[in-house]
Amino acid sequence: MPRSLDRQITVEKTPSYFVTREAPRRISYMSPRVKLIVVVRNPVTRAISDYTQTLSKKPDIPSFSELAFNNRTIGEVDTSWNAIRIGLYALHLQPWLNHFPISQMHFVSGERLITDPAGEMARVQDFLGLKRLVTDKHFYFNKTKGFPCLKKPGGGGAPRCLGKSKGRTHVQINTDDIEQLREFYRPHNIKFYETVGQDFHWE
Ligand SMILES: Nc1ncnc2c1ncn2[C@@H]1O[C@H](COP(=O)(O)OS(=O)(=O)O)[C@@H](OP(=O)(O)O)[C@H]1O
Repeated sequence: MPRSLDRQITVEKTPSYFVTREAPRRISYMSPRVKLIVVVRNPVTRAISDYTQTLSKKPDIPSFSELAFNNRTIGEVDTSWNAIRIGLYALHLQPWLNHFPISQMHFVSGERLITDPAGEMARVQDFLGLKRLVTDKHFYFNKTKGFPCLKKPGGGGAPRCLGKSKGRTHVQINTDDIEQLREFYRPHNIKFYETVGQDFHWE
């Protein structure tokens, strides 16, 4: 990590930290006071997005259903498949809580990041102890992309939008499979809401 000067903060992001076993211990060793931000979204949508991304690189993989279920008839979900396992947020959170108080962690809603980016960014800035400099003035909704884009400060220059690989059309999954996965994640989601003290409404 680069050093921060006084009045600066250094931010680093790696999606896999949250689900990497040794990450909490190693990060707390580096700095026990570090603030941690995790972006989470409905684990069912997350799994479908994950599968869609893999499929775009490896078109020959088995179907979503084949990978998601050990036994689809009885709704037995394959928790060893990463796309499913990553969405077990309560499980991944536990090792972090052995090293950091929950007050040092902040959870961003991936859904609200799209529908209310300024509100979500306000919470992030408050958590980091920053003045609310990024506000609704800095975002506009790009209908074609289906995402907000960031306007350059002062209004000059092209806005910054997410790249082409974001917002891929998700693979169509049958409604029974989605319902089975919703059922499967429900108790895990509830445990997660209770632990972080925030309801993400992923029902
Ligand atoms: N800033 C921001 N706001 C809202 N949503 C976002 C953002 N950045 C990434 N995404 C969505 O997260 C999904 C995975 O994106 P990535 O490809 O960046 O993830 S990863 O780097 O592979 O971990 C992928 O979701 P889907 O598009 O639904 O598949 C991205 O669109």
